[in-house]
Amino acid sequence: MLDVRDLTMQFGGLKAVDGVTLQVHPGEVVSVIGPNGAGKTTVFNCISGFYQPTGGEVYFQNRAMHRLPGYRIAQAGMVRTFQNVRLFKEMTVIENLLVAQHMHAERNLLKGLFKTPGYRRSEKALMQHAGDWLERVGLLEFANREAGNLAYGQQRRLEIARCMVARPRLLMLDEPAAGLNPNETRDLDDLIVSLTRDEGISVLLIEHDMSLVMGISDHIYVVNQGQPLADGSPKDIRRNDAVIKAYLGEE
Ligand SMILES: Nc1ncnc2c1ncn2[C@@H]1O[C@H](COP(=O)(O)OP(=O)(O)OP(=O)(O)O)[C@@H](O)[C@H]1O
Repeated sequence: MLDVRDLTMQFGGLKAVDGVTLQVHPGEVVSVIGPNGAGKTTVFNCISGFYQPTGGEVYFQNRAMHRLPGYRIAQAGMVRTFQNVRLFKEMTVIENLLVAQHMHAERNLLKGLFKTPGYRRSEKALMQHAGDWLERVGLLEFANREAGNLAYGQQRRLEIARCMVARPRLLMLDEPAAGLNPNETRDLDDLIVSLTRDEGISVLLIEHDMSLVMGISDHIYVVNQGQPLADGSPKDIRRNDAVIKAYLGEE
C-alpha cells in the first residue's frame, strides 16, 4: 500500500532523514520509533507532502506521491494528524468534521444558494457521516460543544474522527498518545485496532509510548540520527542490541 524508498531530507547542512525505506501493507499497523530528534516527524512530513523530499521516492497504491502537494496526497487516501492538536478550536465538534468533508462533497455555489434537493441530500449525508464518526469515537454527546473546550484526550479522538470522515486508506498518526493518561491511551489503542479491523485501513504511527507501540504494531521501523537502524516485529525490536543501545545512549 505504501512504499517509501531511500527517503532523504536535507535542511542546509543537516540530513534530517538519510536513506529511510519502509513499507505498509493493507490492514497493518506500522510504527516508526527512535530517540528525540531522530527524524521521525520529518519522515511523516515528506510522505504526506508537507515537505518535498530532497531524495527518494514515495509510492502509495502504486502511484508516485513524492512530487505531489499535500492536498493531492490526502485526496489519494493518505491522511495525517500532527504532533500538536490542530483543531478549529472555536468551531463546534461537528463543524470540525463537516469542514473536513468538504473535499468529498458535491459543491456548487448555485446549488448551495438555491438549496436544490441534490444539495440538501448531500448536506444530510455529510451530517449523517459526521455523526456516525462522532459516535464511533465516543463524542456524539459533545457534537455542539466548542472543540477547544473538550478534554485533551477527547480532542485527540476528534482529530482521528476528522481524518476518518475523509475516508482514508492510510491513517498517519504523529504521537497520538502524547499527553494522554493511561485510560485515554487504552481507549486510543482500542480505537486504532478497531479502525484496522472494521474499516480495513492501514495505520502508520509515530509514538514514544512503547507499550502502545509494542502492543499494536505488526511491524516497527527504528530510525536513529536520520538513518534506518532496524526493522522487524515487536519481538525482534525488543531484543535488538543496536536499538537498546540507541535508546539507552539517549539517557
Ligand atoms: N524545517 C526544519 N528546518 C531545519 N531543521 C529541521 C526542520 N524540521 C526538523 N529539523 C531537524 O531535523 C531533525 C529531525 O527532527 P524531527 O522533528 O523529524 O525528529 P523526531 O524524531 O520527530 O523528534 P521528536 O521525537 O522529538 O518529535 C532535528 O535535528 C530537527 O531539528
